[in-house]
Amino acid sequence: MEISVPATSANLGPGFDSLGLAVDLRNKVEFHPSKFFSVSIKGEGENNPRLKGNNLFIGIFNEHYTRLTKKKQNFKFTFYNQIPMSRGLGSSSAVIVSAVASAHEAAGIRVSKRRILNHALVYENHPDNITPAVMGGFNAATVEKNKVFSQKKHLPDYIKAVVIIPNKQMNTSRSRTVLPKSYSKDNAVYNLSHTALSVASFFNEDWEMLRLASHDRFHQKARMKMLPELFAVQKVAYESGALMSTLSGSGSTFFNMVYDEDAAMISNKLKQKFPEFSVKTLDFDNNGLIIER
Ligand SMILES: Nc1ncnc2c1ncn2[C@@H]1O[C@H](COP(=O)(O)OP(=O)(O)OP(=O)(O)O)[C@@H](O)[C@H]1O
Ligand SMILES: N[C@@H](CCO)C(=O)O
Repeated sequence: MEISVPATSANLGPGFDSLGLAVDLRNKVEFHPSKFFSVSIKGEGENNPRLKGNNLFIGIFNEHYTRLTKKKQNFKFTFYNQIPMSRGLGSSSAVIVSAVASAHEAAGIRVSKRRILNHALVYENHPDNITPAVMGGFNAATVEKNKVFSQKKHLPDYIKAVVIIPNKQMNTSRSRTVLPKSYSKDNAVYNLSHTALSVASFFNEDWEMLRLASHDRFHQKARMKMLPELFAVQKVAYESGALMSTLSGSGSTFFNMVYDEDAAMISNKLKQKFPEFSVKTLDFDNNGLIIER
């Protein structure tokens, strides 16, 4: 059994806790019943001893497997991780979604993606990362009565993501503590109108409009102050022709949307100016959660 989930970039500027999209960088897990419990990790986290035991995945997997089967069973898990942790690329969402889906598969219970998404919401109470992680593509999402309601837009392959990933980790719960406790009516209207315009631009494929529509007054500035080089990253990305340049999730990665034909040039500029950061050009992912039986 093999289950994989893509990385995601959430917020996309003004759409705090509501907009997100999936990129083609995946965490995969293989597992099968075994006499003894074991965890092996390849890729991101392979040198972190804390992940070899009762990590976020194992806790959620066990909770669901026990609930569904009323049985205890050991498994051998092998993780192939490509998503860097605590960098704003949805590593926790990928783990949560993959654990919920794996437990259902291990129990022999087939459920819809929507059901998996609603279970995932219990562990991450905003839907902007978990929705594209499950569904793929660009998603606008909200939560009502503990359920996610969302709309998906398939992303074409002539646009790419150029992500620039600093070494510095930014833990989401910490990164939420630096945000204002309340917003003025002017700023609320600013973000509301920019979010509405962003969603319409994605659905109408008006990528150029995103340069303006993706402006934000809710969270980026406060978070970018924790790593001030990010202001320069955004400036270089826009000067080089990025269609949008936003803090990815709660940071520290910066997400840039670019035309395919500009990707190499923009990526090279960012590499030259910020040699200490890692720059990756990625396709968008329209599949989300993939289960291979
Ligand atoms: N591959 C993994 N295996 C086990 N636990 C993981 C893995 N990846 C992430 N985690 C857990 O998720 C935490 C990171 O979650 P956090 O929300 O801070 O970052 P993120 O999800 O990468 O960023 P964002 O939500 O801004 O996109 C890690 O500290 C770890 O507990
Ligand atoms: N919307 C979330 C994304 C990170 O999980 C935030 O900005 O805190």
